[in-house]
Amino acid sequence: MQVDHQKIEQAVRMILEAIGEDPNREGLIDTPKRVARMYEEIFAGLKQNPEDYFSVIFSEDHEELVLVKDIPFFSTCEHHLVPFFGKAHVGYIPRGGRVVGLSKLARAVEAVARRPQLQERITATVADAIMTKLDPHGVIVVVEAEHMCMTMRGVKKPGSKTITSAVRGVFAEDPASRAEALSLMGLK
Ligand SMILES: Nc1nc2c(ncn2[C@@H]2O[C@H](COP(=O)(O)OP(=O)(O)OP(=O)(O)O)[C@@H](O)[C@H]2O)c(=O)[nH]1
Ligand SMILES: [Zn+2]
Repeated sequence: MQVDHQKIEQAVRMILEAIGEDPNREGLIDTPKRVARMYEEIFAGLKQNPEDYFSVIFSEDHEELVLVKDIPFFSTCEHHLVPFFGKAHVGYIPRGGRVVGLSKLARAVEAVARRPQLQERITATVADAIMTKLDPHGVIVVVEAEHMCMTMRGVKKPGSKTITSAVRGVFAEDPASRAEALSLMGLK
C-alpha cells in the first residue's frame, strides 16, 4: 500500500490544532505536506522484505566469519513515534558457498529499521532473514542504539545505550564462536 499523504496531512493539521498552534500560520502551512513526505521516506521499509536482498548469492568457498560492523541506522520507536538510532553489527558463517554481497547486509538492516519498530524486533528480523535465505552455519546480529523517547522525554537518560543481540546456529551453540564475533564487534 502507498502512503496516504492526504490522511497524514489531515492528521498533522489536527495535532497542530490540538497543541494550540495555528496550522495556517506561515511557518506551519507546508508542515503537513512535509511530514507526509518524511513518513513516506522513514517508513519505506514497510514495503520492503529484508529476505529479498539475499536472493543473489555468490558461490564462494568461505566457511568462516563474515562480519559487517558499525552499520548506522535510524528507526522510529513504535510506542512514541520518535527516533532511535545507532549501529548494527551483522555477522554470519556461510555454508555451502552461499555468500551475499556485503552491502546487502546493510540494506536488510535499513529495510527493517524504516518501520515503526522495537529494537529487539530489528535485531531478530535481520538474523532470521539471513537464516531463512542462506541457511548459514550461524548468524549473530548486535544492535546498539540510543532512544530519543528515553533521552528527550520520560525518564530523560541521555547517553544511555540499549544493546540487543540475536544469535542463531553455531553462535548460539558455541561460546567460543560467539566470543570471537563479539570481540571483533568491539563488545568484549
Ligand atoms: N523493549 C523495548 N522497549 C522500548 C523500545 N523503545 C521504547 N521502548 C519502551 O517502551 C515503553 C513504553 O512504556 P509505557 O509505560 O507504555 O509508555 P510511557 O508511559 O510513555 O513510558 P515512559 O517512557 O517510561 O514514560 C517505555 O518503557 C520505553 O522505554 C524498544 O525498542 N524496545
Ligand atoms: Zn519510545
